[in-house]
Amino acid sequence: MILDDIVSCSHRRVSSLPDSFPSSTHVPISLREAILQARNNAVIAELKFASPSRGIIREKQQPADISEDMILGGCCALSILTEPDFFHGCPDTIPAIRNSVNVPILRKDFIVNEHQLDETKSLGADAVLLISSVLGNETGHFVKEAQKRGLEPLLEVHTRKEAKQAMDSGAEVVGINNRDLRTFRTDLSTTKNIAPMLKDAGLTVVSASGMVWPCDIRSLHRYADGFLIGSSIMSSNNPRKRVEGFVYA
Ligand SMILES: O=C(O)c1ccccc1NCC(=O)[C@H](O)[C@H](O)COP(=O)(O)O
Repeated sequence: MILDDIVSCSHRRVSSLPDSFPSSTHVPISLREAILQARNNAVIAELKFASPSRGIIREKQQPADISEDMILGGCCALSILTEPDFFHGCPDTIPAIRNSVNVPILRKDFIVNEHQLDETKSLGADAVLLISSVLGNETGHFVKEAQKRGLEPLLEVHTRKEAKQAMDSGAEVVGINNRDLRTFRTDLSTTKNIAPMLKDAGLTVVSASGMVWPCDIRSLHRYADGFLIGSSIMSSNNPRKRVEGFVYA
């Protein structure tokens, strides 16, 4: 099972992290506010060079170039996949672009240990992904630990059961992953099925994964406040135009 391999690698990497991290001087920018204040569709554009489901998506290039394109296209936030072994990401990408962008940065990785939260804060991220199916019963604890460090958690769920737990976790932004992380199958109706209960609870909802064309966003307008999109943007010859297409869908 690839997800188990990814999680095992994450546990191994934790053991090679330094004992402490330099503190960041970055003043946090709220992901939730950026989503809710977006004038058009709130698109979170993801830097994602490879994935288990697609292999190589785009040859590696300077992250500053592609993130600038994404911002010119109108995204309200950036998601940076930092996992190296399966997604060809790198934590250093965050400090490399931090000072040249004025939108919130979400660190996307497989967080399994609180020490990774210290690392995330030190890198200059504003928000951090926490995955309900990875953290299980510890999800609420990790939400609080992220908040203690001044990191906004984006809590990812895929089932109604996980969504129920998310409602009690203290997280304000919940991502519904349309991709089943075990089978890689994507289905946009996952958002349609789960979003209403989260919205009724007053949470900010982000639909994530599997959106390929602007019509996909249009079909989810009434369900989600924000849309997290990686592969479609990263595989495009013109990422700026592709982001624009989603923002104005
Ligand atoms: O993308 C994968 O293949 C994947 C496999 C196993 C665990 C996580 C995976 N993706 C992480 C994500 O959440 C997506 O990168 C993100 O939602 C964007 O999805 P997409 O727009 O479909 O690239």
